[in-house]
Amino acid sequence: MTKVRKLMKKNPEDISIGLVSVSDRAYEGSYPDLGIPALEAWLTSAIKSRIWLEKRLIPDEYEQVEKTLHELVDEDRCSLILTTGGTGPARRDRTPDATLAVGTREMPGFGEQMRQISLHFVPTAILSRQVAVICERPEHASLILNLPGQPAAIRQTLEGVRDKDGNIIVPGIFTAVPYCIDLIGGPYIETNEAVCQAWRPKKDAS
Ligand SMILES: Nc1ncnc2c1ncn2[C@@H]1O[C@H](COP(=O)(O)OP(=O)(O)OP(=O)(O)O)[C@@H](O)[C@H]1O
Ligand SMILES: Nc1nc2c(c(=O)[nH]1)N[C@H]1C(S)=C(S)[C@@H](COP(=O)(O)O)O[C@H]1N2
Repeated sequence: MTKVRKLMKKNPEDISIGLVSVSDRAYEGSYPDLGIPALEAWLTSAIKSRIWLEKRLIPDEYEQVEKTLHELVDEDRCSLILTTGGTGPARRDRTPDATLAVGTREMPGFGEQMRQISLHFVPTAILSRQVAVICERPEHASLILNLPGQPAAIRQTLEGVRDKDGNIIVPGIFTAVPYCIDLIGGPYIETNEAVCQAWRPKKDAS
C-alpha cells in the first residue's frame, strides 16, 4: 500500500476524511493516479471547515480494500471515507463487496443517487455497483461512500448536474453528507455554497 506522505500537521479540530483510490494500474504506475488529486481538489473547494486528509492508493484486492477501510475507521477515526474505483462488474472490481463487509448499516440512497447523476453523463452508469455504509463503533462512526473510478465522475457525483447557466438540476450526493455526519454524531461540516449547498432541516421555530 502506498501511504502518501504528509508535510502538514493535524490539528485536534480538523475533520478527518479518508481518501482511497482503488486502481490496479495506478498502483502499479502504468498511469499516474488521478483519483486522489481529484477527490482532494473537490473537497478542498467544497468544504469550509478545517479538514485533514488520510490518503491511500491501493490495488483492486478485496483484502486490501477491507483492511484499508478498517484502518481509516478504527485507527484514523475518519468521519467520512471516500473511495474511487473498483465498483464495476469486472472480476477484480471488489470495492463495494469489501465496503459492505466493513459497514454496520447500508445507506442505499447514495448509490441510487450517484447512478441517477451519472446517467446524465454516460449510459454505462448502471454498471457501477457503488454502495454507501455507516460503520458504527461505541465512541464514533464513519460514513463510507464508493465513487466510480473515472476521475471525472468524482466531481459529477459529488457536485451533481448543472444546466448551461451553472444551476444545479440534479443534486450531487455531497449535499446530504454534512447532515448525515451530524446524525451519526460526527463533526459539523460547513460547505462553500458556490460549490455545494449542504442541506439541513430548518430548526423548529415553535
Ligand atoms: N486512479 C485512476 N487514475 C487515473 N485514471 C483512472 C483511475 N482509475 C480509473 N482511471 C481511468 O478511468 C478509466 C476507467 O476506469 P476503470 O476503473 O474501468 O479502470 P480499470 O480498467 O478497472 O483499471 P484500473 O483498476 O487498473 O484503474 C481507466 O481506463 C482510466 O483511464
Ligand atoms: N459519472 C460517471 N459514472 C460512471 C462512469 C463514468 O465515466 N462517469 N463510468 C461507468 C462505468 S463504464 C463503469 S464500468 C462503472 C464502474 O467503474 P469503476 O470500476 O471504475 O468504479 O462506473 C460507471 N459510472
